[in-house]
Amino acid sequence: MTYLIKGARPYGGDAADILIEDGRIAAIGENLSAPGAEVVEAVGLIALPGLVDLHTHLREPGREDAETVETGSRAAALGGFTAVHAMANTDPVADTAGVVEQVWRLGQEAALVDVVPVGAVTVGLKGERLAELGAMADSAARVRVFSDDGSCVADPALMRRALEYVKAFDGVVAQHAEEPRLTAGAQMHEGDRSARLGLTGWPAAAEEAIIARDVLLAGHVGARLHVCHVSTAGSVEILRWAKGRGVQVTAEVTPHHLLLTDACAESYDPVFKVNPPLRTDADVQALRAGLADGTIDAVATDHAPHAVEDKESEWAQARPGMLGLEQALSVVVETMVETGLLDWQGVADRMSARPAAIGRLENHGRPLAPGEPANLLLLDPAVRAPVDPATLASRSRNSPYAGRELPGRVVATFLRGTPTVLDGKATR
Ligand SMILES: NC(=O)N[C@@H](CC(=O)O)C(=O)O
Ligand SMILES: [Zn+2]
Ligand SMILES: [Zn+2]
Repeated sequence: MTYLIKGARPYGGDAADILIEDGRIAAIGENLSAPGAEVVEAVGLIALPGLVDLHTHLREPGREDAETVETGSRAAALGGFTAVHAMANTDPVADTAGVVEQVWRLGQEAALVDVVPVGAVTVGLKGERLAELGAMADSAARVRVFSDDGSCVADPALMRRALEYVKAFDGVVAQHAEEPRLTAGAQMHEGDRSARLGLTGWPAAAEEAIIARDVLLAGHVGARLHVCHVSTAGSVEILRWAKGRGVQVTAEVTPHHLLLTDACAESYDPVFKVNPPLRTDADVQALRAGLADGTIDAVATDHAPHAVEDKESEWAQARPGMLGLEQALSVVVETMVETGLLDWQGVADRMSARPAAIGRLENHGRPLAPGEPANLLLLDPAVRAPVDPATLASRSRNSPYAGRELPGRVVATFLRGTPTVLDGKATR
């Protein structure tokens, strides 16, 4: 199929037409014509490279009642993503070549985004012995990102060995930075509010201590470290220091940590319960600044669907985690673009190019240019609408943005030249 996108603004710049042929961008320019091409009217829409998520929970295998590879892929496409990394904390855990290949195949069958499996670092996420990292890297899924996300690789000797091991195939260990001995029973950010609300706190130091330890280890062994869902101002400082020393460390921040604070916990609504917890306004400002100056490399959703019975209970009983894929770009527009902290090139860098580079995805995160794979999205920046969880494509409903007005709407997404979203609706 040939598509001619008329009048879009690549990276928010001057209007241009984009011709898509044979899965690639064939031309970008004024007044392009292509007889027989399907025309997509895009006047006023911003064209960006397809987004890449380093951190998605798809829940298959094991909790298909909360999300499947297909429903999560649809949510991702609707959010403008063309590739997502599927976290390993499934049941069974993605700690063997067999499981990662299964997830990878399910993603190919759904054909809405490229689903890139993350492999577990340790067997069963137990933090005791290394999983078959090499076999997962060599599998059809070609795993490059390894993470025990949900749990921290807390044992420093094991973490060191994992870092050494993944060097052999240019892999990266993505750490869920949480010193478990400092977070026993933790429910929210530790501070004045947790004391007042009577909820056990998760101190910032529990995150920062692991990041400090791990950047030292990564520097020592010369391996690549990625830090998941950075949430505190102190973490940004440590990352800045480590990068200044030449450590190969990258980091991500979630949309919710860019927008929401621990004030949300005042409602006792467990939709706001998440790991790491929502932090203070000062942390939010530091995260935005860190993302703007590149200390934080990427936005990653940590899309964490949960079934109603796991979420709609007392705060202490509820599972941590919130949906993210469908609103990620809107939250970044609100917190980073409308505040003047990032321009559209910056959004493309933090949500597409850099996450693709961290995951070593060769055909994603590429610029909008002739000859490149046609992975792109069209965004209407003028729309402002309240989020209605009932309309989400995710199988779960735990959106922290319910009822909140957010800017921007993804109108179309193309994966290798095939539309996965048109007129704001999934094509399959
Ligand atoms: N973020 C969360 O609160 N939960 C995630 C796990 C994780 O990202 O740590 C989940 O799998 O539900
Ligand atoms: Zn995590
Ligand atoms: Zn996660």
